[in-house]
Amino acid sequence: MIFAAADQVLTVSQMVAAEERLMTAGTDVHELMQRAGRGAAKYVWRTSAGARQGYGVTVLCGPGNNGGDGYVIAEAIRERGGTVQVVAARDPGTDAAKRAASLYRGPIVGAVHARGGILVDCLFGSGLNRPLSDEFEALLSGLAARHDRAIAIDVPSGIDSDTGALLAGKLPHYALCIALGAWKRAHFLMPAMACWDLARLVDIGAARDVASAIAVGKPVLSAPARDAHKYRRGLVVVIGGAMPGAALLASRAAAHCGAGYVKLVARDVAGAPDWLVAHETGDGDLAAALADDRIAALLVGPGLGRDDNARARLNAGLESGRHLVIDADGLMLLEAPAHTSLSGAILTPHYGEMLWLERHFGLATDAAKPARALALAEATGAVVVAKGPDTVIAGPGGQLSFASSAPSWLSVAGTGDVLAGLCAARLAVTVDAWTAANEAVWLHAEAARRAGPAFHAGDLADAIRPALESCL
Ligand SMILES: NC(=O)C1=CN([C@@H]2O[C@H](COP(=O)(O)OP(=O)(O)OC[C@H]3O[C@@H](n4cnc5c(N)ncnc54)[C@H](O)[C@@H]3O)[C@@H](O)[C@H]2O)[C@@H](O)CC1
Ligand SMILES: Nc1ncnc2c1ncn2[C@@H]1O[C@H](COP(=O)(O)OP(=O)(O)O)[C@@H](O)[C@H]1O
Ligand SMILES: [K+]
Repeated sequence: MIFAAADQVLTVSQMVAAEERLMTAGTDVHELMQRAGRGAAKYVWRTSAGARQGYGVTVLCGPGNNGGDGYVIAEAIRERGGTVQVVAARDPGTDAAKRAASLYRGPIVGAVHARGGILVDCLFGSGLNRPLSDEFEALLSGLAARHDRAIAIDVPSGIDSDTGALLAGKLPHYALCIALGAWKRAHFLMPAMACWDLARLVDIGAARDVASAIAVGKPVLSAPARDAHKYRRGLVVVIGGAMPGAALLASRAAAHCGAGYVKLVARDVAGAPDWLVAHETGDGDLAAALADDRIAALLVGPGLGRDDNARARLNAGLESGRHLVIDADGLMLLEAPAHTSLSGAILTPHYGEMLWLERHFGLATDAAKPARALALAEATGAVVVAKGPDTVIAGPGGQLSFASSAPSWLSVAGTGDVLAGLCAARLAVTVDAWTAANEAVWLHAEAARRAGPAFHAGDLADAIRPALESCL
């Protein structure tokens, strides 16, 4: 997959390496800080209409290079004629921060006197490596309370940039978080990503790191080929089970997402809509139904149940040798060592299913979400879509991608079934689990954006079509 530097999601050590490469190529740290700070200042300036009427910007500067960025931002706002002041939590400690501070020609005030429109938080950035002291936490929250809005530079001060974990008891809420140089993992992970409303990226010229994770990007899709027919476009078979509604919903999503043919094989197909080809199958004749060579992808799990019949239907799917999407109840029936070679499959666990799978595959549950998703992908051989407000996609070869924040209206029953149907349709079309999972996650979030507030899962399935249209 080809991706641009702006799509990369870096760990702190990858960011440091990227900065070192820029410096080796001749850009010194002072220049990088100027690019970062001045880029961020543009966003601060736009956000701070009040600063131009004397209701100013306060920049809280810490001792490291994040604090250095703060002096650059403050000076850029001052040069534009804005009202700005700096609160120095500590004296600048790095050479670059000292130089940036020496170039700032505006006022430095004590924290108790600082109040105004915008607080720019440059206390700590990606260098924060231990919990914030009570003193710093009180300083930050006191200042935030005396300003209308807060903006975080790079990351809020009190966030672990690699894991998104909080390193403070309580953090202010930020209107904006401005990532510098590249996205960090915390920009896509809970609880960090709940700390701000909007996130923006400032480019400082960091090149693409091929080993890095990526942000899930908008897919580029095309209409079916001139000579397309329904089988060539992809036949998706959805294996139904005890609860027909979930499998129907997944089928509807698959039908709206580019598959040429969606077939539901279930024990009770009465009530299937007329656009759906439904076949009544007991456990005995399921294997025969799955022997059709034209099947491009199979979905098993939504509404499957967890009894012996469900297990038999899952096993028929597994034994068919087809490209598989396993969701919901299907995941709850997986176990090691029987299911450790699911190469080419997509697993779509939510938080509870993830925990269950980890227990059954003997995996640790105390790491950050990306590491957990990677471990499950490695243990099963499948692509893992670890769902939630911070969806992470991991591949068995170590591939990792992070979904941008999706509408929280998705937290309603049945949206997981819709995602499973999307995965199956994209798998049938692309025949590549990694590509399919990424496309499906993007389309799911876009459908949610288009569905507006308070949708139900059926509305979401219907919003897939306009979401897909936007990618043509
Ligand atoms: N290195 C570069 O080339 C660039 C770095 N940039 C900025 O630099 C930031 C990273 O700078 P630094 O690595 O200096 O890190 P920070 O500015 O985040 O601060 C780290 C400093 O604080 C100390 N520290 C860590 N946790 C602490 C705690 N809980 N209490 C008290 N002190 C603590 C560390 O020992 C270190 O001295 C980025 O977030 C970004 O804002 C940008 O200017 C772009 C260029
Ligand atoms: N707060 C949230 N913000 C964004 N997306 C969410 C949120 N809560 C859930 N989702 C998404 O909604 C879907 C819910 O799936 P799942 O939990 O399997 O639901 P169900 O089993 O009811 O279909 C997942 O794709 C998940 O990522
Ligand atoms: K910060």
